[in-house]
Amino acid sequence: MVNDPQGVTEGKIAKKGGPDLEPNPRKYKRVWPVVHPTASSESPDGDDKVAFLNLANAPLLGRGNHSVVHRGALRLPSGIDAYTPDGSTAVAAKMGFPTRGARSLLAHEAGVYNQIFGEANVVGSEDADDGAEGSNKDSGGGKRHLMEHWTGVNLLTPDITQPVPVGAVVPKLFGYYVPTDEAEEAIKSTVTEAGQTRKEELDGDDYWGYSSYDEDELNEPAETTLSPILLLEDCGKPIKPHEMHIDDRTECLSFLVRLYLEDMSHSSFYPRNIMVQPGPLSSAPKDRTMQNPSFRLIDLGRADHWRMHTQREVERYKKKHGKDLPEERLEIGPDGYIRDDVEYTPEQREWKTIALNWARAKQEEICRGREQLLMERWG
Ligand SMILES: Nc1ncnc2c1ncn2[C@@H]1O[C@H](COP(=O)(O)OP(=O)(O)OP(=O)(O)O)[C@@H](O)[C@H]1O
Repeated sequence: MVNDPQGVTEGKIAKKGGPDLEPNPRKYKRVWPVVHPTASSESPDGDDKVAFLNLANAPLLGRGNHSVVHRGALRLPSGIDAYTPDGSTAVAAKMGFPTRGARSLLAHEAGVYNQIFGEANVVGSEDADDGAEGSNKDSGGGKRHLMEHWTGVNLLTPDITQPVPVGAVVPKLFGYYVPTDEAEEAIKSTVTEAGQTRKEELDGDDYWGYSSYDEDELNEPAETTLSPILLLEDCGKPIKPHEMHIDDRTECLSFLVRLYLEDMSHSSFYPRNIMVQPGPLSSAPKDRTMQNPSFRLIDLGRADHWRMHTQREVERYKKKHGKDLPEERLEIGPDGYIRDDVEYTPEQREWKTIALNWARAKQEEICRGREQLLMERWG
């Protein structure tokens, strides 16, 4: 349930309001993450499933080219209290402008966060990490380290030559919610997609098979007034690279490399999309300082994945040659590294080019990232 007296969920910046705003309840339903029925013994639709998001007088955290982000107060269903005076926790609520493109970008972004998060019920389950043959290693948190804080350092050579902290890269996902009128449709299609994804995944194929955004829709009016809501961890303010120590800038660059290791690219790596707040987050808020900053990379609306890249390339090939590109992948990975002293078929060469283009795009993004972070080129 969302309290939205100022119409923020329409994708607008809230007008100034007083302390006595009339409550305006709006009902939303969670689409992602999908919680498997066996994850909880509670009734599927009971009150124990209702969370409250208060957006009355919600401070504006920022505004992009496609969305507004407000800080809201989230109170979870009974039994799950935050250790705050009123039991609520501060979250970043991202809503798309009223254009189809903005809403598609938001949905795409939510899908990416969801893929990183994996399946909700696998957390802590006994067989989550057993590594058994056929176990669903991607869906139960294979990429979730990107949202988790780990202690220690990471060596990410050759792109980064010194060790970097191995904290979270992106904000935690608290959920992607749609207004209830559309909820049934959205949930139906998501369940189908999730079902397909799971099947394809088990077949070893197309894990990233959800639909992407469409550039042509960017300025068309949205189909619905209310925007879906993407609820994320509140990550602070954008960084200012010229005020930062080189170690901190290196840590921010490491986010790109961490994504690449999961076959993802960000495609929008700018200081305005890298947030900082006082840390460490393991301490109580009053004990956090900027001596221990906590960084996060936000805005995954244009994030890409190797599988999505190959799908697009296969479609492009079909358009150009009027036939399918056979699956002759030569055991190449996204780094495009295959032997050059072997005679390859034209189709195999095509696959090599696809992989090399992906690898080149990643390297170019790292170069641009260094420029954005005012770091010298080396290596
Ligand atoms: N999780 C968050 N925590 C704190 N602030 C955030 C968060 N997410 C977004 N913001 C703020 O909102 C601004 C806009 O968010 P974001 O960049 O995700 O929007 P966008 O419309 O997708 O961007 P773009 O213009 O790149 O398309 C950010 O620059 C940042 O200031």
